[in-house]
Amino acid sequence: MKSQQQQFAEGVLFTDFYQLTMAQVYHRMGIHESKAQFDYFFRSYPDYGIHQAGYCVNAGLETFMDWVSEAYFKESEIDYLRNLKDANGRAMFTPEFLKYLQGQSVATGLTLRAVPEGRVIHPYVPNAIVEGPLIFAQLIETSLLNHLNYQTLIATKAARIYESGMGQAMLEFGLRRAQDRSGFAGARAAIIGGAAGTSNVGASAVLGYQPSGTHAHSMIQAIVAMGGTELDAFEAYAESYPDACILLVDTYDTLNSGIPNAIKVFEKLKAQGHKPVGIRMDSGDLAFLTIQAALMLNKAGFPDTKIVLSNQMDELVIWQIITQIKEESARYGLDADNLISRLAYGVGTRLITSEGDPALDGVFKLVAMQQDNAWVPAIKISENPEKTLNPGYKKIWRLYDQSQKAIADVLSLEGEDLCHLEAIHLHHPTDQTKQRVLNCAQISKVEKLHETILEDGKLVYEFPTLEQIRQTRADDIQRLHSGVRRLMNPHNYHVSLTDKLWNLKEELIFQYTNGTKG
Ligand SMILES: Nc1ncnc2c1ncn2[C@@H]1O[C@H](COP(=O)(O)OP(=O)(O)OP(=O)(O)O)[C@@H](O)[C@H]1O
Ligand SMILES: O=P(O)(O)OC[C@H]1O[C@H](OP(=O)(O)OP(=O)(O)O)[C@H](O)[C@@H]1O
Ligand SMILES: O=C(O)c1cccnc1
Repeated sequence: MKSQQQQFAEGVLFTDFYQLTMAQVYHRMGIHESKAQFDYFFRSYPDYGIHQAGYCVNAGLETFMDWVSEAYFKESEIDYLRNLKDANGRAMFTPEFLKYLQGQSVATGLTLRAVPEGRVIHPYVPNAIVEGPLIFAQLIETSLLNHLNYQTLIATKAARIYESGMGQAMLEFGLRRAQDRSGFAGARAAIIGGAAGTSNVGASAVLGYQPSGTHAHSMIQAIVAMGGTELDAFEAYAESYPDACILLVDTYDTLNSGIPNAIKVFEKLKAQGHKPVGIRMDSGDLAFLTIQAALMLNKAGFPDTKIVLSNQMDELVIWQIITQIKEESARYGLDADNLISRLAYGVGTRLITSEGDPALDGVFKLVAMQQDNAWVPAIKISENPEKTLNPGYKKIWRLYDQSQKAIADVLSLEGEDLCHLEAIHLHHPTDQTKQRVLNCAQISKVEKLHETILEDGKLVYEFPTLEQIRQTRADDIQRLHSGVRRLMNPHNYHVSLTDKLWNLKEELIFQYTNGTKG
């Protein structure tokens, strides 16, 4: 059972106050059940300074839907709202409005179409489209943005870090440095993005993963302080976990004490018929130390043990370490590829906090209202053309070239079917001078990106398992051109509007800027 505080913090009140005050205005005007349509999209890839992402990995949908399924206005929440007063002591919310809300789910009447988790996504492409009663579409905004922005941000960072490790295991170690309770969502998103597991035990339990980990310096320090030695500490750990033994070798002196002691313990384990898993190094020049560790482990007859690296890792540090290993291995008679395949990475702070860019700029914008059973496109115009909305009821497509790589995401009007066109005329979303025509011969596949998740308030989607989501992510990244996929200065992936959508947008901009509307 949730405590009252937990219920308030995580239930239907997990929102911004203005959603509720606007909801009351809609109710008062009698337009609260008018049908509205909102797009969720982000405007720019996370920018980590000199290395901006070239794609994002979508995540957070199932967690958001978990919230939706429990978010309804219970007695206690209605009581809380009833007691809110303005500066003059006047109730903020009327009894009529609260009576309307009482017992209602935020999903009432809503239809949600969204890009599945794990899929690669790009700026300006509506990742989710919410359609239904204005009041409820508005009320879910904050929670949707909170869940999808954060998890997409972390899944994206995780994908980059995993990619930089060239397929070797990357473990999420960030709970201690996560922003308070974001640790669970961060661990989930990291796994979607490529982490093989997490040290976060609660998240592992919920997600059905084996928790991952080694041990801390404190275990050795404690045993040494009580009169033992580093070797005693290693032996005690190995006796407890003979088949899951990874020893942290950098507490005192990695090369002269940690690794020699680990080897002694590994020899004992081997003699007992066990297979030691490896060592972890958490300080120093990790490329140099990896080579030295491999030389020592190989010589002692442990050429397969893993070498786990940690300490403020991110995609650039991993890339740099691998580059150095590639350059230096031959000099020591080591095969660089073999050595790289022995590595694993424990990544904490810079993954769970998305170091370099702390938030995805995802937004939730009204794009259409229904009048007399027809959708009327809505637009918001900005002096900055990139902030002018793509109006109306839309469909979202991805085009693939003859090498099966994704070449463009396309926003069309709802009635358009891109599968059966001879040629597709594409417009840059804001720059009139940038247009191109793709003909059938250039396109191997046209794919719709949205699945229907909610229909008239009912869940109609079967959520994939995390393993399936991870496979989706791997397949989608594989289908990116390497220029889009690279860590630094990636190619700009094309997001385009069809002719019809472009014309509608132009027409609306004309009407609103010439005063015939608005
Ligand atoms: N060969 C390498 N190339 C690039 N970066 C590296 C290499 N080896 C380690 N690093 C990274 O450099 C940073 C080193 O930071 P720092 O000097 O604080 O670590 P340290 O030497 O281990 O210190 P401490 O003992 O305080 O942990 C870390 O982010 C680490 O991951
Ligand atoms: O560097 P991060 O990417 O955040 O990875 C997690 C870090 O957390 C631990 O250090 P900490 O000093 O917290 O504990 P320890 O005493 O176990 O080293 C661990 O040893 C890593 O260095
Ligand atoms: O298990 C580990 O090695 C671990 C877990 C959390 C943080 N740092 C390391």
